Amino acid sequence: MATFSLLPGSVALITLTNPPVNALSAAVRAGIVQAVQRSVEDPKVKSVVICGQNGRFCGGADIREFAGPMSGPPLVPLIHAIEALDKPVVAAIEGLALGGGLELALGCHYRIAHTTALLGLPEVTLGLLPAAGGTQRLPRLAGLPAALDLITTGRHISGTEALELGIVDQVTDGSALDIALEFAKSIVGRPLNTRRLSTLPCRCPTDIDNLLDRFMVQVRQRARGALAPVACVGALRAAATLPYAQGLRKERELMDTLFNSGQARALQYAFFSQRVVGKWTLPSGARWDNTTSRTISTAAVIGLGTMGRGIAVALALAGMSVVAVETQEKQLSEARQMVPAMLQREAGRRGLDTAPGVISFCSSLQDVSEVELVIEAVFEDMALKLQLFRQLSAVCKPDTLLCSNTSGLDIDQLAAATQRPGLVVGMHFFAPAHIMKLLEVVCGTRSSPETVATVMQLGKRMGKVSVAVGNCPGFVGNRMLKPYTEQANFLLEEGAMPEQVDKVLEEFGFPMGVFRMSDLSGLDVGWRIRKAAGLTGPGVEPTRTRQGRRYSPLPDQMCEAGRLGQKTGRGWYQYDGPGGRVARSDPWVQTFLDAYRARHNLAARVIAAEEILERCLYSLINEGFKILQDGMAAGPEDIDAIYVFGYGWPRHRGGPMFHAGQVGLARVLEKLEHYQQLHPDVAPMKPSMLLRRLVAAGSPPIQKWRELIHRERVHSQL
Ligand SMILES: CCCCCCCCCCCCCC(=O)CC(=O)SCCNC(=O)CCNC(=O)[C@H](O)C(C)(C)COP(=O)(O)OP(=O)(O)OC[C@H]1O[C@@H](n2cnc3c(N)ncnc32)[C@H](O)[C@@H]1OP(=O)(O)O
Ligand SMILES: NC(=O)C1=CN([C@@H]2O[C@H](COP(=O)(O)OP(=O)(O)OC[C@H]3O[C@@H](n4cnc5c(N)ncnc54)[C@H](O)[C@@H]3O)[C@@H](O)[C@H]2O)C=CC1
Repeated sequence: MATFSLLPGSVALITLTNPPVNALSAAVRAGIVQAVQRSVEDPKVKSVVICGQNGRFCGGADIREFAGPMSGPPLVPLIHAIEALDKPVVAAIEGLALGGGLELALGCHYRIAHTTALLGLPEVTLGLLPAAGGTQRLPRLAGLPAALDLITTGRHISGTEALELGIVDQVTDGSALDIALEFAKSIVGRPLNTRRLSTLPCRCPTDIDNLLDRFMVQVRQRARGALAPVACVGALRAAATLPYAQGLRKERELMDTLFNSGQARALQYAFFSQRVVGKWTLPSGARWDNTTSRTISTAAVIGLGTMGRGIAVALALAGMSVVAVETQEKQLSEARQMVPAMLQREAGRRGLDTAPGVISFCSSLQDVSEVELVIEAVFEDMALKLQLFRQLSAVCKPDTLLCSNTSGLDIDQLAAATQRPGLVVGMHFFAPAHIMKLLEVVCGTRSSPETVATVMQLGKRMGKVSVAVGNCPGFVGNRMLKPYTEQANFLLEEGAMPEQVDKVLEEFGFPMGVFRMSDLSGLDVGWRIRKAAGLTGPGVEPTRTRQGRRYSPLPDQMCEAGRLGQKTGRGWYQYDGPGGRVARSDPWVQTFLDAYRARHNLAARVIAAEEILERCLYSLINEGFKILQDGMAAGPEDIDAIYVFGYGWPRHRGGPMFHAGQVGLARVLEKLEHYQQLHPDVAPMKPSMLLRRLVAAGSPPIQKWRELIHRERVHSQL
């Protein structure tokens, strides 16, 4: 709702009241309509201030309402009514003014903000555009270039930056509401014509077409198939070239198309998934809201290679005092040089003069004896990690948490090597660890709820999307990646080329196809794991079957030929030299594949894009269903958040499990059955029991899967 009060000095105060972010629900919009009406009719009211309860102006439309039929007074006429008032209206912006919240403020005649308030039009991140006049009023106020930037990225800006861009009239470090109330009294009777943004011309540079065309090219490149950013540019073109009323019609027309698109549904699902995963629950019944966490202020990182360096930076950025340990002298001295520079650069990027935490470097484990939490990031070698966990258990305080950044090794085995198995947990970061948003928190069978709560909380402080997952080989993300990459290799055996597979995946929206990605991270990473598993190496026959299943030795043979990817200048593609970044097709790969197929009597065939996409994605999705079935992820949102934030799954497609729902579960099942018939030796194609049960249950919407899984588990049918 929204409350109306008449304050001394003849100022009417309208307070938006809908915790926690005062979203513009139907009730709030109705409340504003009534309060505006009272302000018009009451002769005692000389000016109006609009604010939000609890120091938060407004978080925009109530996103939950988008799922059903819209009801209540619409926002556009409401904002017009405010703008048309002949009593001055001032927005007092504290906390946040986002989306419809900022559009409401743009309809006011003046805006006063706290310096730290967050302002923005993030609709594009929900697959929409600011359709309450935002695309038409903002360029009239801040100019077309600034509006293009803010509306196509959806980025939040501070009150201070909003002042620089002319979006607000004044900022304060004190109470924006107090200043707004005083200001409202002082402007009674001032003419308002120049303050009604819809009546002003758009502020454009001379060469509008050139600017818009350049922007459109950039936006299309960044969008990876997303519709909303492109529609935003269309609406801004209308603002720049048409009168306000026509521009507004165009804005609405574009919004209508976006509103009902699968992309908008996917992006809104992704918004809520990110929040759902914070509400973790363990099989024991321990949950985010019934478990206490400890606040960590000192931490150590062991091993300063690729991952350890980024993790140390991420901890220091979250305000921690970090001890960084490395045994190799060369690595240590390199880290001493590089890590402080990384820290400074990232702090600067986040608008900080200096990082809130500090990092000290050393080579002895004894120096970690006093810290509250240790993160191990040494080589992916179980024997080495076990030895380290034994040492840490002896050296550290008895209540220190011991965490491993392993990409897939058994957390229970590491825990068993210590005297404190309850304090052992996986913290699986993604490279580069100080930038990537995902953190898989791997809960071992003996990890205590308090340990999980502490690490989830720490992840949040580090700005990560932390997802609690179970302990199984590869955890969630890498476990699903295995059948996906395996499928891509099989496609090469059958006739595809790496660039063909990559093109299909990139057109789907991945930033990089599987082979380009493999070249980037290094083919030797998987090679080492496969050697350790006895799948390749001296004495293992180069056949296409291992342990009773179809196996492709192609990547092993690439490694044996010294083609490790970008680091060697040759992999599935060729590069200008070692460390080169620009991938070019390599005739060597064609010859290599031809010879391989000839050796194994494989006839190359033309493979359609549809088959490539279905085999890669559906084998990954099928593994996702198996993970849900095994209870290694609490719900589909957890898997989807992992894939969106850690593996470049296009956000406008929601995540793999959401995508399965969009395609239709029955169709995914039918396709898996079809490919399994063609390739009976490929185990990951065997449809999971959970997928079958969901289809049998009539393919319920994704929001119902958790409940069904729980029910079936209780009845032991999974
Ligand atoms: C053919 C039919 C065509 C129909 C066409 C219709 C045309 C209509 C024209 C007019 C349309 C007007 C459109 C409009 O107004 C567009 C919008 O405003 S879209 C919304 C824009 N706002 C946002 O994107 C903000 C989203 N929220 C956030 O970014 C963060 O939540 C925020 C920075 C505000 C706060 O962050 P933090 O403090 O970290 O809290 P949480 O994120 O954990 O949130 C707390 C809690 O609040 C819920 N929530 C947040 N924002 C909203 C929201 N806008 N609506 C609903 N709920 C919201 C969030 O989910 C959390 O709740 P949980 O229960 O914990 O999940
Ligand atoms: N590279 C990646 O993209 C990712 C790696 N991981 C995991 O992170 C861990 C580390 O991987 P990377 O950083 O890539 O390895 P890396 O090879 O770059 O670095 C490992 C570092 O550990 C040091 N080290 C080895 N034994 C040590 C000991 N006893 N004490 C102190 N330092 C020691 C080494 O000298 C080396 O500097 C592995 O478990 C890996 O699986 C997890 C996510 C992503």
